[in-house]
Amino acid sequence: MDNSPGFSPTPASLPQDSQIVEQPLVNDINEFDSLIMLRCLELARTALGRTSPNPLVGAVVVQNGQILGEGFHPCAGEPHAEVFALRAAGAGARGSTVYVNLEPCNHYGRTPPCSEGLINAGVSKVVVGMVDPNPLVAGRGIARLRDAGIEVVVGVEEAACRRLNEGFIHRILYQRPLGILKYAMTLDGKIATTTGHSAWITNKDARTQVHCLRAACDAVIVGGNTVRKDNPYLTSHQVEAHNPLRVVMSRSLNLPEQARLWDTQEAATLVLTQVGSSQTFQKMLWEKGVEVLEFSSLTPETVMTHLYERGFCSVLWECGGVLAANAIAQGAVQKIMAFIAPKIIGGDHAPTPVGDLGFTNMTEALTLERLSWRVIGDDCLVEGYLPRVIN
Ligand SMILES: Nc1nc(O)c(N)c(N[C@@H]2O[C@H](COP(=O)(O)O)[C@@H](O)[C@H]2O)n1
Ligand SMILES: [Zn+2]
Repeated sequence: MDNSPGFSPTPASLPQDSQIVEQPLVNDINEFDSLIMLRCLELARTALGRTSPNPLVGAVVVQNGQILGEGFHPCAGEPHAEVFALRAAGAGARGSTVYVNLEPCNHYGRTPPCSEGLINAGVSKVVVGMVDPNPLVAGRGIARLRDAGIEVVVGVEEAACRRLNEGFIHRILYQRPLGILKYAMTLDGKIATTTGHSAWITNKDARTQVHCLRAACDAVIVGGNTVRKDNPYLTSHQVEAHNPLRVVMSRSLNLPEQARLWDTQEAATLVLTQVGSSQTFQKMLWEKGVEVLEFSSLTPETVMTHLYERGFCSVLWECGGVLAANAIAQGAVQKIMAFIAPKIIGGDHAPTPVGDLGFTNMTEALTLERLSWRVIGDDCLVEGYLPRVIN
């Protein structure tokens, strides 16, 4: 069962490049629009994890039910999806309908406005998934197209479009990356035994899902305790091309000299520490290719500010309970992804996913919103968003 809003159905019946869409595939024009918009999202996902601070965008040019051109935005600084799709369609773009999951831009950023490109190409209609929340765009792209006499339809598969770019939207609205707290726990709420042993709580398929999640995020954060206890890789294990920046928060730098995270061949590592921590250890890390930054105040909030300034849209917290509680309390977490295994391990002192939040009364509980769940083999993934009251 999959009722998760985070996963759009794979459109198995989607038209391939330059393939005529047979009429029986669609009941009406809206269903056709949905089908092509889902194709835009699929194209957009090609660049998963690589577009920040820009969004994931795909575009499709259609003429008489035939796909003439497709494109996606590969990374910031490169042309936008619409440009690639128009290029692929060539002269056939005149009189066509262009589908795009995000409103075409209308400003000179790193690239020129797509609204002008669409007008110059002579397209007749543009179907847009969602309005761009970027204040530089925010409806101006749609208005520019309409002023030029182009028909514009807005909001096709809007929920799926918003889900795909939830990190970009959060970044634009709150000037911070979206914080996602992910943990794996047993049915009795433990993330390790009393000795700290945790390999493995969930099954292989659930762990593969975590690797996919890492590939979609810009950074993954752990604390020093996780490095000492688990010696993690924190990579996407090649499920996708992208690896997140691996971030370690450690005030003391009481960390092992040998750790998988210090091997930066496959993925980069950033260690964030407090001013005054061991210069010798910092030097050793730099020599291994690990970037080290000193903060006068190392907190989840200052770290998220730094990662925003680096251009990040989404950050995955894969830390232990103490750091997770601090991150929640400081508004550095908006989304929870809890993998739950049907296992009981007990233990009065076995660690739990979220440490002390200072709550004494059930009325203080943080009740997740927009809740969804799905079963992965024997395990279950529960996803939801923290109430905005603390964010
Ligand atoms: N509609 C659309 N398609 C794309 O492919 C895009 N990358 C965007 N991005 C919007 O434009 C801003 C970035 O502009 P530059 O790449 O710097 O020129 C980005 O913030 C989005 O608002 N839109
Ligand atoms: Zn653009």
